[in-house]
Amino acid sequence: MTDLVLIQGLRIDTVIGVYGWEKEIWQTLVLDLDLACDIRPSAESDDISKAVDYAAISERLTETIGEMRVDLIETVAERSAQLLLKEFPIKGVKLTVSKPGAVPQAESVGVRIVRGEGI
Ligand SMILES: Nc1nc2c(c(=O)[nH]1)N=C([C@H](O)[C@@H](O)CO)CN2
Repeated sequence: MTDLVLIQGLRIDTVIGVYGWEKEIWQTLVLDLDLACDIRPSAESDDISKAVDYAAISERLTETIGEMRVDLIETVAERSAQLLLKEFPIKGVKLTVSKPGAVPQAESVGVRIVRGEGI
């Protein structure tokens, strides 16, 4: 059995992009996460210390990605997934990183990766 903790539409401002002009501006990335875990310990105890804390994860990602200076959203996705697997009690993660407005003809563009187990 696999449970999921969800974070949807997490907006993070950062400096990112392939082109020189992108390194001079802030742009918004939008993250969607499925975090595979067992929610029974937190549900049975009603104890946040036994939960996959979506607020703590959102704060950690906002701080880390906000300070990242990379070209590709692939790099953001891979580094974020590895950080989450290392620092939080999750078995796996499905992570979508979207960059709305990057392609004028598209509502949004992005990448989606799955790392670890249980997704
Ligand atoms: N697969 C990717 N393609 C592109 C990326 C990216 O991060 N991954 N980035 C760019 C530019 O930075 C673009 O967002 C500027 O409009 C182009 N292609």
